[in-house]
Amino acid sequence: MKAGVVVFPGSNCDRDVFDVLKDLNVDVKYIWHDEKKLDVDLLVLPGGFSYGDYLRCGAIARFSRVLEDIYDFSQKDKLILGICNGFQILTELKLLPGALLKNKNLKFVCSDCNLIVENNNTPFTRLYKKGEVVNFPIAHGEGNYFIDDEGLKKLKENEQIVFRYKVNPNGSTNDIAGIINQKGNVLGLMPHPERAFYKILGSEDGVRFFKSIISYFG
Ligand SMILES: NC(=O)CC[C@H](N)C(=O)O
Repeated sequence: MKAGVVVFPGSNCDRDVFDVLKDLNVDVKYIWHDEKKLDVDLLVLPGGFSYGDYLRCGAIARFSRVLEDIYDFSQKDKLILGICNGFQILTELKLLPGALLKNKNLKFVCSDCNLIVENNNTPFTRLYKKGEVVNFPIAHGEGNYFIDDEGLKKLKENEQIVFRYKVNPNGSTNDIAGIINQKGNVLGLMPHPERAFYKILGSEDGVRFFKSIISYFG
């Protein structure tokens, strides 16, 4: 399995996720936002403040050169993972439904966070138990996931809700913290599994997230 971590101007979790994949012996490289070659199996859109969060988080990154062929890529047997700012970019691209609004309290929230694994039947969560509570940190200003009633119905019917907050930190509809597309290969989540990887960080619950992906590719 080959992985690529996209680096946008303003990404700040690119190294964290790169290191985690490297530590798991994954063949991983950085992909600069201006490159176009997506010759990887797993494409990671990392957290951060791409293009300074101008306009809306992810609204400018969505037009970057590296993402020009992203729709074709998403149709293949490949995985796309958007963490935090990456999730925002995936909704801007409409690869995932809904939108990320400003947090309900209009403040940047930065804390530990308990999440419920709602769906373990995905390439990203297959090593968790359904209903298990895991701890990943959150750090965002625009993590308030919004989707209309019809969209929410579809998410539920298709089992696209992958993570829910135990205690809602930002006003997200239905406590949603992470969703997957209908095809089951594009996942976006606001919490950071890559920051729950080493004991010294206070949680190692993110290890199985990345090991799930590796095991998916066999
Ligand atoms: N950690 C992140 O990726 C933050 C995302 C975005 N800049 C926000 O504040 O919502």
